[in-house]
Amino acid sequence: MSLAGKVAFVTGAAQGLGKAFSEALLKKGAKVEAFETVISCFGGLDIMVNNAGIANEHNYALMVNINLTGVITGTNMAIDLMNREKGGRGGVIVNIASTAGITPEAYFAPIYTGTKHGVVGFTRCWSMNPYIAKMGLRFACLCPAFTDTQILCSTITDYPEDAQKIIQQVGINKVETVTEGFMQLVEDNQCNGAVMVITAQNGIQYHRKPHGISRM
Ligand SMILES: NC(=O)C1=CN([C@@H]2O[C@H](COP(=O)(O)OP(=O)(O)OC[C@H]3O[C@@H](n4cnc5c(N)ncnc54)[C@H](O)[C@@H]3O)[C@@H](O)[C@H]2O)C=CC1
Ligand SMILES: CC/C=C\C[C@H](O)[C@H](O)/C=C/C=C/C=C\C=C\C(=O)C/C=C\CCC(=O)O
Repeated sequence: MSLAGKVAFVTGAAQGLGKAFSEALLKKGAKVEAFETVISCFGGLDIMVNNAGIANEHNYALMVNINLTGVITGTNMAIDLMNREKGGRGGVIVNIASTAGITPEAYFAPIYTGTKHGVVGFTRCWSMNPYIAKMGLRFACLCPAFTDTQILCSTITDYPEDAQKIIQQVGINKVETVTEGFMQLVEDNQCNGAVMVITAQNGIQYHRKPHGISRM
């Protein structure tokens, strides 16, 4: 996908990964906008990034609301705006999960892990829907491991021994590497259903789809 003139919306873009994703999209000529203005100012939406997330095992209702319900709500709103059959222009929806959405290594954070598994399953399920081709939509999921942003600092503060033990084994991603992977998902029109895993040890990789009936 050429990004020149495309309209993007990134949730949680004030800092961290969301900010880096927005800057990378802007650099390639996309317009990154607030939801209220995407239709009135730009006539539509091409790229939706459900990025906002928190790590707070103590307030699990809030975390489920932001990490999972927020992604579902953002996806539903984006589908309505982007659906070609309803006057939209089609496009891509990228949901930000985590390696915690694939494997349960962050054992001290079962609820966070549950929300991110939900994001991976939700995104994969949409990507398997045979009707999305007519809607002009594709779906992808980004699963970084520990990355150098505020959410990681607060995790280390909350779980100093447990988090440090795992981080010492697996390392910390750079925001730039995660942004590079994110841009691949946005720009590669062939990658519907991609679940990209990014780790400090192995860099950018794709997670295989679990076995099932193959439709796509
Ligand atoms: N940094 C890391 O180690 C990893 C982060 N992630 C995920 O990446 C996403 C971005 O996180 P980071 O940039 O790393 O952390 P961050 O803490 O720097 O940024 C989180 C962003 O989400 C926003 N946010 C939180 N609650 C919100 C709400 N109710 N409404 C709107 N925005 C809200 C914050 O304002 C902030 O801009 C999250 O979904 C996180 O779970 C995934 C894997 C690794
Ligand atoms: C944990 C909850 C709090 C905050 C957010 C986190 O920073 C982030 O979302 C959580 C990431 C959790 C990562 C857990 C494990 C990471 C594992 C690896 O990086 C493993 C890398 C390579 C494995 C080598 C191999 O077996 O092939």
